[in-house]
Amino acid sequence: MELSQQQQNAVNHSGSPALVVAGAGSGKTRTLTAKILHLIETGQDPGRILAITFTNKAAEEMKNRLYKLTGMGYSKFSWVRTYHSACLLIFKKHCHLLGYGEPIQICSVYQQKKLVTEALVESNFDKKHASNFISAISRAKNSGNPESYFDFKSHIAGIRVADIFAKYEQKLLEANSVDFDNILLKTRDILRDHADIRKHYQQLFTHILVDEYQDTNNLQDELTRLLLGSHGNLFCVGDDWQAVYGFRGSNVNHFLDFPKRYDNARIFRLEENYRSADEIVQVANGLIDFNADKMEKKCFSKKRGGTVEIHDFFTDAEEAQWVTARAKALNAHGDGIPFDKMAVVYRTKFCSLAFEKTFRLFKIPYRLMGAQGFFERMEVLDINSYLSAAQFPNDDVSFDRVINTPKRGIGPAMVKKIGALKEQGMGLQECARVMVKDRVLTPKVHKNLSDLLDLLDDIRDLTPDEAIDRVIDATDYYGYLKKKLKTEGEFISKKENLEQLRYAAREKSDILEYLEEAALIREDTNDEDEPESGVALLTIHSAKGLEFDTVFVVGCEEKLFPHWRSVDAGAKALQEERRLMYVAMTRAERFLYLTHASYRKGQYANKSRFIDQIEECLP
Ligand SMILES: Nc1ncnc2c1ncn2[C@@H]1O[C@H](COP(=O)(O)OP(=O)(O)OP(=O)(O)O)[C@@H](O)[C@H]1O
Repeated sequence: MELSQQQQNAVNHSGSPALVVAGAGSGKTRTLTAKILHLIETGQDPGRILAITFTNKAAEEMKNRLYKLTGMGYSKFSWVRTYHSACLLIFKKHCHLLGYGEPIQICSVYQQKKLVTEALVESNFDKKHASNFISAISRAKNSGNPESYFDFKSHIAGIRVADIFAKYEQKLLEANSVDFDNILLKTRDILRDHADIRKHYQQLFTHILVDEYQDTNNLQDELTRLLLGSHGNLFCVGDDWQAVYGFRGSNVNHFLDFPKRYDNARIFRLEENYRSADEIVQVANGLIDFNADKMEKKCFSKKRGGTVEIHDFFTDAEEAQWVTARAKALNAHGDGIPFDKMAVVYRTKFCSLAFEKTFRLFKIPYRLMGAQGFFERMEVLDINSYLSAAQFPNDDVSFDRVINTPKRGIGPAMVKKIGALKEQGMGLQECARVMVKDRVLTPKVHKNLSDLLDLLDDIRDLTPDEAIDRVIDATDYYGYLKKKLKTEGEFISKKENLEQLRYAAREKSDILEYLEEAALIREDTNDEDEPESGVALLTIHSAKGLEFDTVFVVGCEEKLFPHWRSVDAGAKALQEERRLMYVAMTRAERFLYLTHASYRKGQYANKSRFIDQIEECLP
């Protein structure tokens, strides 16, 4: 693999912690892959290299690249994983120490919402606050120390967060379930409190590599420290100029303070941008210079001929029309830039609508990316709930979902009646089984409930794809969808999703493994749902890591970008917004257009301060 001198220097380094401060488009992935390859070539066992990627998809891609380069099978790279996936592996092995049994269930977003809602309702509070509590609890866990987090954020809407947290945790424990954040938190507890286990992993991992290091949160940082042996072989790669997840608890200071936090730390810089033309790189550098907190690097590109233009419009509709016309002109009836290599990026999702409309009107193909996560879709949740209820008798959330989906005459009142049988440690499903056994139900309900329970028993030991087929057939799920949905188009799209689900499920041989992956994929919400072809419409967060020939950064207005919440939150949040603009700009290889409108969503808007700053940097 061909490497630049800067990349090679980083790869060759050994003997102390290293931080690779890498600019946009500077080949982080190539450097990380080369590093693993170098370690293997110098005699290291690949199975003892812990390489942390930001998404599951990135881990798969990394393994694929390594397979092609070394000829070694995927299984040799068993510790190329995300933090969550690596921690789950560790946690499952030692979970009995914290009172969990086998198998552990991973609580889905849907289940999480249900449990928090229940916790609120049981305490006589309004369930409308559930989302706020979910975010606060997640932030608390990712801080590494929920209790002290609650000292600082003690109440939401007058309700004590710690009380709802405690109730929610109790519910998780009763279901032998961990939510996404607990995978990290509980693994941290095990490693922190059990010296023998900690030592085992410190000896197992000869090297720890972390990608996208600028986006780690406190808990992930602590885990890294706990897993790192005295050898100090830590190799972190990232770009603090692209740190854009502070809003959900990432802490760029781990990156900025690396030299202070690790003895003998070495810093390497990758400054050549292989993606964008230098005209784009220099303007982006100029913008980031307005940020006070950053590591210095001098990014450049040897490519020339880039375009950076700013355009203003009266309304968002005019803006969309202009973008449409320019995209069409650049495409030149297919002889110019392919639509696939163009992207419209925006700060918030609602901005896509005007573009969807005009693209449709002018028959420009487009793809809306990063929409709803695949595993959060209604039909996928329905089917997965059957599989989950079959595996986890105490998973009330899943059983509650399937008991009357599709409709089988068991409404909420009946479910309540079934639930009234509950005694300590008993799940809703077990109550239903008791009722069927005791024959205390009307004949129709008795039959329908017995059929459901039989179905759950039937699928328990099937492979995931067989189980999905069986559920769809036995419940006439497609018939149900047809009746429920308004249009044939909606039906077809949901049916296609289930076909895709079934196809993906074939890769797993048992349901537990399948459900585990479905839960972990939640990390990759940005990667899902990338349909066919056409101009990409996506948020800047979803665009991170991607590249396009032509990029339109639209909606560059005060309060929209920077977002009003960040404007209110102060300087740190504003710096993150500026980094977001930096990410948006550096997605472009050749053409970069920044646009703003004076009138959007029925309101007057002022040009973004970032546009003024970018104008200052233009030649
Ligand atoms: N040494 C090199 N020589 C030529 N091309 C390179 C080299 N290193 C990387 N590249 C190419 O540069 C492009 C950008 O690389 P990559 O996507 O890994 O960048 P990145 O650092 O992850 O960028 P970003 O953080 O902006 O998403 C890729 O097309 C890659 O193949």
